[in-house]
Parts: sequence; C-alpha cells; structure tokens
Amino acid sequence: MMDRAVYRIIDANFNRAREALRVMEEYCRFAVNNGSLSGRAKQLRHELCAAIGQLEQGKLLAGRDTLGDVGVGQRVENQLERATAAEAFTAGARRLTEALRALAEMVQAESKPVAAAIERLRYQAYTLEKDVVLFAGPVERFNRVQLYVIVTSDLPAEILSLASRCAAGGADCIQLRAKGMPDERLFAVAVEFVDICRDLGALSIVNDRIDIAAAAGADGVHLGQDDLPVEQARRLQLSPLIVGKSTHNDSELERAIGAMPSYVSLGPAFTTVTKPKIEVAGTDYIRHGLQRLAETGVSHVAIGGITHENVELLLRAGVQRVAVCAAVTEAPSPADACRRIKDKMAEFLSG
Ligand SMILES: Cc1ncc(COP(=O)(O)OP(=O)(O)O)c(N)n1
Ligand SMILES: Cc1ncsc1CCOP(=O)(O)O
Ligand SMILES: [Mg+2]
Repeated sequence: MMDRAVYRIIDANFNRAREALRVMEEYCRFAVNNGSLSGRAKQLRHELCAAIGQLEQGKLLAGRDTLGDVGVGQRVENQLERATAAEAFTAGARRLTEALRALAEMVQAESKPVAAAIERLRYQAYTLEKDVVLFAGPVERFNRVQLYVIVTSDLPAEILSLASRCAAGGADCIQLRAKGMPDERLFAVAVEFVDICRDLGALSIVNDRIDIAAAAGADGVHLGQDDLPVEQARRLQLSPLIVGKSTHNDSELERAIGAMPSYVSLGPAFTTVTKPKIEVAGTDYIRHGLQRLAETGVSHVAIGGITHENVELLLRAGVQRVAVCAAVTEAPSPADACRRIKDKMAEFLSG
C-alpha cells in the first residue's frame, strides 16, 4: 500500500510528462513538419497513458491537491520564456525524461511491471529527442539556402579559388566534389575549403565522404545512390551534419524519405554537361517531388543543367533551392554568374 504523498507525486509527474509530450508532438508536427517524428511522440503519450492506466485511477485523483501544493507559483528564471519552438521542444524533452524518472521510482512499490514500462519509455524519449534534434537543426540551416554551387575539380588551387569566388558572388552553400583525389590531399583541401566557406558565410558540403566531412568540420555531406546510406552516415557524424541524398525518380525518393536526410536533390531537371550520360528526370519529377516532400519536413534542391536562363521555370514549379555546377564554374566570372542566378531567385521569391 503506497502512501498518499506517493500518489500525489505520480499524479503530478504523469501530468507533467503528458504535457511535455504534447509540446514535443506539436513541434514535430507544426515546426518540423514531420509525421513520423510527431507520430512517435504521440505513440509515447499513448503508451504512457496505458502504463499509468494500470494503476488505481481513483487513488491518483484523490491524491491530487493543487491548492495545497507548495510548489505552485514557484517559477525558476526563464521558465515559459522560450525564444524559439526548438527551445520549447528541448525544454519539453528535459521535463519529460525527468518526469518519467520520478514516475518510475515512485511506481516501483505499487507495480514493478509498470515501473519497467515507464523506464523503457524514458529511453525511447532520449532517442526521440536525439532523432528530432539531429534532423530538425540541419534542415533549418539548409532551408536558408537558395543557391548551392557544386565545385567539381581534382585541383586543390582551383577548388579553393572557385569556392572563394562563388561565395563572394552570393552562393549560400558550396559542395566540394573531387572524385579522383587521394585521401590525404582531399582531407587537407577540405579543411581549407571549410575555412573559406565559414569566413564568407556559405555552408560547406563534402561530396560522397562522411569521414572527410566530419574530420574537416564541414557543415554536411552529400550522398548519392551508390554512396554510404544516410542512416550509416548519421552514425558517423561528430556533430549534427546536413546530410543530402540524390534522387532521380519516385522510388528513389520514397526510399530517401524513409531515411530522413536533411535534403534530397531532385534531378536532373535538364540535360547536363557535367553528367552527359545521365537520364533527364525533368520538371514533372521535380514538381511531384516537391509535393511529396511537403509533408515530410525534408528539404530539397533541384539540380541538373540549371542556368540563369531556365531557373525561372523551376521557381514557377515551386523550387526554392537550386544546385548549379557548369553554369557557374565554367563561366568567365563565377562570382558574376552566381549573382545573376541569385538575383533572378531573389526577384522571383520576394515577388
Ligand atoms: C546536390 C547534389 N545532388 C546530386 C549529386 C550527385 O551525387 P551522386 O549521384 O552521388 O554523384 P556524384 O556527384 O558523387 O558523382 C551531387 N553531387 N550533389
Ligand atoms: C552532379 C550531378 N548529379 C546529377 S546532375 C549533376 C550535375 C549538375 O551539374 P550542372 O549544373 O553542370 O548540370
Ligand atoms: Mg556520390
């Protein structure tokens, strides 16, 4: 037989945990726009209710004494003063795991199986928090990108010079794509590339190689269909990285969404001199991809044969981010070429 104080603690922490889960669920649903993450928060809430439902409900309610609670009205500094929805989520996750811990300890005496179920929920809550933070933070950073330039070269000096000129011309994100460079040199170039991008305010992405991206401190990695899977790359990151995934058709897109990358590239939109043999996916695929992605929270970038002359066609289809290689890096002035595309985008997206 538990005493009344224990029931009071269980009742208070059950309410605290449910409320925290609501905050987490709403953040996943309305800020992250991800049905799978909000579904996991909802499932946790239902499982918590089912676990506590096994205790005697009458005793829980009889133990409640809000008016006599000496903690009511005691506020710590900054409580209920969250600057962002992400901060509210993190505070909710902390409250949730604390409440679950208190619940598990207090329920022990009444029911060991219920206490064990609550402990399992606590570990699931830690995992959910981690999955949400590792997904939502990088997506938010990537969503600020409009112009993404891919610098393709195996010459270190050319890569670094192009990266500086493109960033100076307004590229928001630059990818280092050096397909034939030995690892030692690739790592050294990646370190300099990351520095240049950081100094000039562009995101730095390394193509193909999560190991080089993580070791060089890049903002992200881009993975193709033949590269390491997104889930495995995530396990190797040292801090939350932007993880991009190439897709060229509906079935690749569905598989990519399941792995929850930060963004998918949709393309090729047009024929491309950078990959002359690749089949064009076309603007219909891009239009459909954008619709499908809207309910996932996964960001996008259109790619393949994009120039300042055809970018408006994509913007009209709903594209908000474009990745460009040849039209910028083969131009007499890569910085001017970036500016031309950025201006077109700014004009369209602000109008
Ligand atoms: C933004 C972006 N999208 C697609 C690709 C192509 O990746 P992948 O199919 O792995 O081919 P390679 O570029 O590795 O030859 C990309 N690099 N960047
Ligand atoms: C790397 C890549 N993958 C699909 S299309 C493409 C090349 C994009 O380059 P470009 O802008 O020169 O067409
Ligand atoms: Mg690749």
